[in-house]
Amino acid sequence: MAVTTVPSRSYDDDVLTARELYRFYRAGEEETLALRGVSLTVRRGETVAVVGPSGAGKSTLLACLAGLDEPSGGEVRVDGVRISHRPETERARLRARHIGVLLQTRNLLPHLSVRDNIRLAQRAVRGRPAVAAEALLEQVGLAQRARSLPRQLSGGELARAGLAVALANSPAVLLADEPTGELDGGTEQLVLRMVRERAAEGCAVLIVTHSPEAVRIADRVIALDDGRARETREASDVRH
Ligand SMILES: Nc1ncnc2c1ncn2[C@@H]1O[C@H](COP(=O)(O)OP(=O)(O)OP(=O)(O)O)[C@@H](O)[C@H]1O
Repeated sequence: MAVTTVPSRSYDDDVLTARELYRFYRAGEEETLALRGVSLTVRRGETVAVVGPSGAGKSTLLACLAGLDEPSGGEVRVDGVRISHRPETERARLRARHIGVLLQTRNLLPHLSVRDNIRLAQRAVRGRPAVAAEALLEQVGLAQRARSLPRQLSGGELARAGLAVALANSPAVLLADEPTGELDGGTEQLVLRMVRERAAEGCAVLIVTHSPEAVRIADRVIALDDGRARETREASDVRH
């Protein structure tokens, strides 16, 4: 008897998973439920854009996914390993090993050159051959600026240097908050092209963005509104 097998997606492909995330803030009398049960998955090689109006909970979500913040409820897993509900030092260790983070505030230490910022990020992960800092800087078009301090760089150069640091440890997951926010068209294209290249190499990418260009390159779009997530593809759903 012939047996037909239906190829099924392996759960190993689910590199980043969030299950029922809640984040409750209390500031004095003020209470905010910034995330209200957000579940999502980003698979190997996939680029997901998260969109939504101001205050929707996008940065809170990204911080919880990156282990920079702790959700009040729910769970985050990266490469099968739970990153939420752990001491901060353990979250930092897991983040350095598995996740590249590109934040609006940029991820560079001001007193270190661009090259030393990359090397510092690489020192946090042992036992993995590191890509040469010079090669990373070449990829983002900053080979000539290796010795520059962050304050000596333009906004576009800073964004590219931040990306080189985020990619320093060849992460399984790349999380970016408005990576193309204030960039000119050329730099935006370069950043998005690099993001696509990483996804093509198997990286799971999640971008919080208002940029139509970034939404266009995404495989899936998740609309966040008042702390709730919903999958969408409709341009009209993508409120800014
Ligand atoms: N540390 C905090 N303490 C108290 N409330 C907070 C804190 N951080 C965020 N919030 C609140 O949580 C909600 C979600 O904020 P968040 O920054 O995640 O939104 P956002 O979608 O990223 O907005 P924007 O697009 O304006 O950056 C907002 O109501 C915000 O005021």
